[in-house]
Amino acid sequence: MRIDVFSIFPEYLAPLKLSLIGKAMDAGILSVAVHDLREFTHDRHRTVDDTPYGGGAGMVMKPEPWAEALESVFAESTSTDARPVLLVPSPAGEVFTQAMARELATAQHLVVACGRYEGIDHRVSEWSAEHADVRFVSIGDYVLNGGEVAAMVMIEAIARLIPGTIGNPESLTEESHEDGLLEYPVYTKPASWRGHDVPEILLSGNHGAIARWRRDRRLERTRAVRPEMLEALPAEALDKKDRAF
Ligand SMILES: N#Cc1c(-c2ccc3ccn(Cc4cccnc4)c3c2)n[nH]c1N
Repeated sequence: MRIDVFSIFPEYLAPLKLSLIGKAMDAGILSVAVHDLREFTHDRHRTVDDTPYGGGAGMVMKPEPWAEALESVFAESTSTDARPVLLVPSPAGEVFTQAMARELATAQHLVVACGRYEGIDHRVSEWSAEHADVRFVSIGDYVLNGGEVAAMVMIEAIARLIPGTIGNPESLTEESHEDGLLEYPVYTKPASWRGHDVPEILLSGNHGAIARWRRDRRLERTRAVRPEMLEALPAEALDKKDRAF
């Protein structure tokens, strides 16, 4: 997978080179390029914003720098490849979910447009739709100052699902949101710590009982913290014992 990110603060995306994403890049599983939008301006002040038509507070990002920036990478998605996916972080976007991360992890080329100010001139997304599949995406119901943090969140959630990125693919199963339930609590050595003991069952070696205990904890946690997730599960996903929670 190739990911191109555009921002007026490219240094914001520097942490992507760390940890698993960095390893995936080194292994050639993933390429992530971060571009400075101001490289696509031509005036002395490298202007990327202007006042909003219709009035109102704040500034809006000009369309031309974005169009020149995006077409510089759209063109590299050769005609034989699938169309690139343009992700536009926005408070008005569809909420980003694990299901969306799984879907986007199958894309060949992701382009992320990190806006600032009051957003990007809407015509940029209209123009982009001729060249890419455009998705406005929000990472949650709160307001940020720009799209960079959202880009980091989405890239990490997507990249970790690309085969070969996570060392042990098994660690992707039974994660929160992966199968509709929250994950079970985890423990490690020492077995007794500051008066708090690891649940006996986890020391028993009885893998069937441990699996049941973990399932029960996932149901209990989901019921307590995110009951709506349980309601959304298909009937066949819960057996009779599960319904006791
Ligand atoms: N994803 C996501 C987001 C954003 C977000 C994303 C991109 C931009 C570009 C500018 N702003 C500031 C801004 C503030 C208010 C109105 N319009 C724009 C952004 C906020 N806020 N909250 C999220 N979950």
